[in-house]
Amino acid sequence: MTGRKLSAGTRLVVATHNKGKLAEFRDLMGPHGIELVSAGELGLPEPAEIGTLYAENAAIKARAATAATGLPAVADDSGLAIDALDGAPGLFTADWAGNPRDFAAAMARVDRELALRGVATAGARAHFVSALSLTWPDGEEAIFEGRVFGTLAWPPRGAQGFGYDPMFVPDGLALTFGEIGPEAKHGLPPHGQGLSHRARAFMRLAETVLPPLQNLAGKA
Ligand SMILES: O=c1nc[nH]c2c1ncn2[C@H]1C[C@H](O)[C@@H](COP(=O)(O)OP(=O)(O)OP(=O)(O)O)O1
Ligand SMILES: [Mg+2]
Repeated sequence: MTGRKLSAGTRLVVATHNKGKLAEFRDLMGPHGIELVSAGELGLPEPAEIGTLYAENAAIKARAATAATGLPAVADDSGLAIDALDGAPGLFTADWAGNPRDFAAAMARVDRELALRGVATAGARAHFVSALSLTWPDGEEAIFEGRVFGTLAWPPRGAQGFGYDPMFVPDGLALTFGEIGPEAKHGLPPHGQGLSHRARAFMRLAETVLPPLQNLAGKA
């Protein structure tokens, strides 16, 4: 594993065109003093996500951003795996929302596909996966993964978050990711141990490559 760290003040490209993800990256990384600029803001093209693993697709996105900018980059590739659908939509989670993205339609497709199999959507087991790839201009790379298990809600509930958040209830809570808001969805220490797939992957990345949290006044 790399011993390399990102230092405070480093410019890091967030290789995503998803505004919801970008907002989460700003929440997660901001307190570590990293300066973030997104691939969307830089007008970088979206590479084809042709990998067969989340980790491969994350690396494809991060490498493309580093190659285009000469800066270190981080990318997330993520998805929702539903047990009764044999892990679908999985790597195709974004594709189910079509182009332009329509997540109400994507969630309705989940409900339809489960109905075809005679499975109730409410209570169906599912999990989110996030793979984060970090790439440096000299070709060094690192990968971090996180997941969160839970059940589906139907109909969707809550207007916070993005994507399939309104239909996912993490184990241990009664509310959807769309209802609990970003802070609770991250569930970071000191109030939690990391809740969302992305926050859990981020915590692994942070402990490996980020400078420690800058102490806030009044907190030790
Ligand atoms: O926390 C989440 N809460 C709700 N839905 C989520 C989450 N995390 C991933 N998802 C869903 C929506 C997303 O569209 C797809 C991932 O697809 P994925 O290709 O990784 O992202 P994307 O195409 O939206 O943006 P980009 O590739 O530019 O980073 O899974
Ligand atoms: Mg994508």
